[in-house]
Amino acid sequence: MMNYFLTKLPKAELHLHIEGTLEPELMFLLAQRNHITLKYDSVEALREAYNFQNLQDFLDLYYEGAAVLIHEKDFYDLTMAYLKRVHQDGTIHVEIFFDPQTHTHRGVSMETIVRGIHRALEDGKRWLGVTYVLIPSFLRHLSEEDALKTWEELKPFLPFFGAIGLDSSEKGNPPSKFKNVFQEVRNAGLRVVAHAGEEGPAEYIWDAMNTLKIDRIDHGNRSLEDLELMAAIHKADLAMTLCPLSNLSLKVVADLVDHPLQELMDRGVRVTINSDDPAYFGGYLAQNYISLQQSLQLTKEQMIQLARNSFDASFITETHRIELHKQLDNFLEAYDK
Ligand code: HPA
Ligand SMILES: [Zn+2]
Repeated sequence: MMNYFLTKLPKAELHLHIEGTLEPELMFLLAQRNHITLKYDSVEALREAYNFQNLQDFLDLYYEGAAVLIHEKDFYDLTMAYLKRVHQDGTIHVEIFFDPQTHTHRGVSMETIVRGIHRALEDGKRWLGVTYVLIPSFLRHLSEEDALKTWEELKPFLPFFGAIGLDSSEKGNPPSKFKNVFQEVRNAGLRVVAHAGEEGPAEYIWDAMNTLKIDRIDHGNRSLEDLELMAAIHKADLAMTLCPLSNLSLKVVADLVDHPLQELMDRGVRVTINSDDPAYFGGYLAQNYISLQQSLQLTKEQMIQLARNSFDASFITETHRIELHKQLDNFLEAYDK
């Protein structure tokens, strides 16, 4: 009963890497279409490799898999498959990342990537009613110089983007490494988000707030280690995009019953539930709601609050936000009848 409710509950996804939605079946199909030989000889063998000890283990496979994406249609098909999938699960708004450098470094043009993803998002909005914000992210294991070059390549497409993010290998790559490029991003009027406190220390969250002036924290799990930081997050009213099944898969938490969402919520942080890289971590957005609700024994009211948080933490206009809340109100009214 609760699971059906959580599946149909209108919600927004705010932390999703589109390359992380590449299901093994589509990876094989694209490999064949583009005459690429994969290291694995079957979908099953590939899935069996999805057994990660940490973030880097995952990233190695994730970048390898993304190499099947070559043409505009590949990016379109990837994005459309994701939208169709989450549309079935009550997802009415998505804010999705893509990693330009993962593709431009293989010779794929920025135009190919952006046009493919953007066209699918526009079609998804028209056909499925799922609205969107698109967020290119810099890879933090690469240099700031490379991010600055990528920023130049992104410039012709700025009207397509609602924010710029920072992801990839966190440890040893603090946000301040990207101080100058994010200064330019903010000067251009774009919002800023950064992965921080997933594997990296609480100091990286301070750094993302003070140096990059982020508008939202991606992950943020380790903020609980620093009570002054917690107070600062609260004061700045910064939302967090938590990813329960990702945290479990990458051993950021040993068990979902240990997940920090409940404590963060109790401390008044605007937390949201997200799927991160669902093709690799074993569950799309609704499954993250379901698994976390079961593990933490969250109430129906708390789950509704988490869906509302996802609208309140999104980068949309007030009119749009009111519209999303109204869809939730209508659902609740019909559901209770
Ligand atoms: O969870 C993540 N962390 C950092 N980089 C990533 N790129 C895709 N997913 C992630
Ligand atoms: Zn992520």
